[in-house]
Amino acid sequence: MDVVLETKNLRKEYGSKGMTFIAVDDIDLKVYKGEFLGIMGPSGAGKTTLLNMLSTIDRPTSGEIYYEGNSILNMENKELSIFRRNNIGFIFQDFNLLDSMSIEDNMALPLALSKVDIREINEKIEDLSKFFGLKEHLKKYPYQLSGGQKQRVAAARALITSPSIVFADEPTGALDSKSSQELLQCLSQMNEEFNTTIIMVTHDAFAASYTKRILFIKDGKIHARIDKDSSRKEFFKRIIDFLGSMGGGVDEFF
Ligand SMILES: Nc1ncnc2c1ncn2[C@@H]1O[C@H](COP(=O)(O)OP(=O)(O)OP(=O)(O)O)[C@@H](O)[C@H]1O
Repeated sequence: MDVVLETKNLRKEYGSKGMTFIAVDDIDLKVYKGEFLGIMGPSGAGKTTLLNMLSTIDRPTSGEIYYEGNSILNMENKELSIFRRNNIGFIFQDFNLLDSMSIEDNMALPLALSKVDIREINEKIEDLSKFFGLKEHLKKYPYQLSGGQKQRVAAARALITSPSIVFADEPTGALDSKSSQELLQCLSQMNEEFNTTIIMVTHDAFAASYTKRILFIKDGKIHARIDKDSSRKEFFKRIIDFLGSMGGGVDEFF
């Protein structure tokens, strides 16, 4: 399998000399093309810090990050933002849609910024709005949509550049259970049909059961991993059992 993303001794420290706090502690990680990887762990474990470094939002204190074998940490800020725009998609807990723009303009934004031809943009909007069940909402504005619909717009926007990886930080955190389930099914389908690599941070064992592999982070380190090897229901049960078997119990993860 092709490795899309690799880290070596990835480390993030906060604070200054004498008073440093290690949020991510020398993590070595390989993510393969077409993976749907979940990241779980107690509050403060370093999940978001790790995700922000992997997605190039934040720079590590030390270590390396390679995308398809190329180090990204030597890139200048401008080069890095072009790289980010072309290769990475984001889905955030609070959707991050622009309220003053229609749904179709929100979806088109990453391509419009890259000055892509309008016909190509329209074709992509057509395909993605069909995939995410958003066709009848394209002319509306974010305030006219439910949370679940808004998050599907955010997912469509994340996919519009055909990125090599989509990062999702607690994408179901603000959704009710029905909308969560719909979004997770979309993410899962997007992973299966387009072979999109997805890395998702979640506290929720149900959401995590839609992934194919879970890394458990504790105190800035990879504490354990579980691979999905049977049905989603079975995987869900194993996740719950694992959380229960860890010191502190399941509650520590919520
Ligand atoms: N900018 C910062 N300055 C100082 N400390 C920080 C900063 N950002 C995060 N931290 C600390 O680093 C640790 C890891 O934070 P992080 O947000 O990555 O955890 P998390 O696992 O995502 O937690 P949660 O599940 O609560 O979102 C925490 O102890 C946090 O207080």
